[in-house]
Amino acid sequence: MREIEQEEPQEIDEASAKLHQLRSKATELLLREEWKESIDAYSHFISLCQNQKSLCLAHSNRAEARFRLREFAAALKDCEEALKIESAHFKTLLCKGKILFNLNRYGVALDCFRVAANLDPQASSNSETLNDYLDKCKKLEFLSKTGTFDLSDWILGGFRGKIPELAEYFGGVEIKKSEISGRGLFATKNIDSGTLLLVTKAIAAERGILPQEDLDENAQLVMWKNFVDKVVESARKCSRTYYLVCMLSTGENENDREVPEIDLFRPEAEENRFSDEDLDVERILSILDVNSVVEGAISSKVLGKNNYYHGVGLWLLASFINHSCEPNARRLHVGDHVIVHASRDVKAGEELTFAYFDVLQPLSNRKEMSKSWGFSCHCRRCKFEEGLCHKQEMREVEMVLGRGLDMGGVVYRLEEGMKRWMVRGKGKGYLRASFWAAYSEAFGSETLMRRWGRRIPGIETVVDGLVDAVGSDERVVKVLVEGLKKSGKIFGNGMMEMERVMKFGRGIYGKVMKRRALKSLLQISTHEQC
Ligand SMILES: C[S@@+](CC[C@H](N)C(=O)[O-])C[C@H]1O[C@@H](n2cnc3c(N)ncnc32)[C@H](O)[C@@H]1O
Repeated sequence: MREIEQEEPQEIDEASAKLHQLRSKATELLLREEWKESIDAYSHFISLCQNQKSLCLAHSNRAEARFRLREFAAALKDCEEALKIESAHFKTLLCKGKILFNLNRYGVALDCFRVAANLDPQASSNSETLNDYLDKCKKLEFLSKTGTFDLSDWILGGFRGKIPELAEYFGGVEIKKSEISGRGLFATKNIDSGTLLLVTKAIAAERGILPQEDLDENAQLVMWKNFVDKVVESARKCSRTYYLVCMLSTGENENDREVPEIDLFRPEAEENRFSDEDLDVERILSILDVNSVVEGAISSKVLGKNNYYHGVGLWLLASFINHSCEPNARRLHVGDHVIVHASRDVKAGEELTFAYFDVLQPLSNRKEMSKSWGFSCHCRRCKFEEGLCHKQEMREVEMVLGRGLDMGGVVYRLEEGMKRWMVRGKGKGYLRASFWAAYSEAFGSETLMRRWGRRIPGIETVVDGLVDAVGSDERVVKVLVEGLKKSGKIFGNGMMEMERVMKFGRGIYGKVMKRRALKSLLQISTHEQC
């Protein structure tokens, strides 16, 4: 048997001096916040060190440096190593809690902070960081379970001050095969208009204020490039992120794609469910082409952002939401979060859909817009309108609309046409949405209303049917509010009307619980009785 080689005492001294030197250097680099260099030095130290206590501290410190570089997966591994050696290591527990908190895994983060606080109540009561994290974690964990936040105060404060705190939240939704295309998000229960469906945080987002003169291709390209870099960087650092990004559509062979379980997208999903794969940047680029969302889109304008504001981001679960020209959901962007709510009542099992582009447009315009998005729309409304668009009368209505003359006449012709074509129920809402420009102008003009008012349906009938078909829209509801104001119905005895307007308002703005805030968004003065 080979004898175990013994080190000479002098060698031991030299080795321990070298280790001591390495550790001091790593610590110094850590204190100087030179994270990358400190990680290298600790790695070197860890590869040589045999002393368990020193190893625990080295892993803990390397975790901290990795955390600062947002290399969360690697930082977590370091924490695990340190905790294997000393399960009650205060600093490591704090670091692990911070990492989990940043990964939006509030429940497990809270466990770490609680254990740390119990270990050394004296130290923790002096640790502002720990107490802050404990408080925030409790609040965010509650939010992620209940979705009980309210944007009202922020709105009433004129969008100044701190953005309301949000946590990832999944309402009654699941991913299933869609009849529209590939996979889609579906309601698992009946949902009222305005109900919160989803809150998710961006994998990456890039924003900028681009005044009109800067809105050239260059400025947009720079923004896009920065955004792509951020996504690639996140995917590189975290196999979970890359794995989930790869679940998204590239716009090709969508119907053959796997239908992932929704639980995979929950922040608390087990890490070992995500296999390591080599990064394919080309693939990420085609995924971003199809799934990245421009924040300046229709529904994001409402929250006090100025006209020069532009943003682009990638939100994983929200990327499963298909477009429909009869959408039933809307999104708002608050900070890095996207908030999705129902824009009309939704039945259990119904697919949840957004408008990727303005759907208050005739079929021909919508076809153009969907073409520019790279697909041809397969929604029910498009199929329905395809069946009517060959009718000569329908073409005439479109022609008059295009000339921009006599909008009351356009509405009248369309309404008469619908009677002859036997269009009923949602069909009426679809067509009224297609020719909304004419309705809006007619209802807004006293001259046109004098001429056509008796021959066309009232504004309330039109808006009710339209919202039922294509969801709430601020332009539509504002015309309704103006109409109700003119007719005096929003004052005095108009309780029913006000309730209806409030319901439509919730369909537009979602989690705005205070009536005063909703009214201010709808520009209804609070002096008007409700
Ligand atoms: C953000 S993804 C939506 C989720 C996608 N269906 C999936 O399986 O991952 C956008 C892509 O879905 C498809 N899509 C979305 N809405 C559609 C619609 N109304 N008609 C046809 N294809 C649609 C298009 O291929 C589009 O590029």
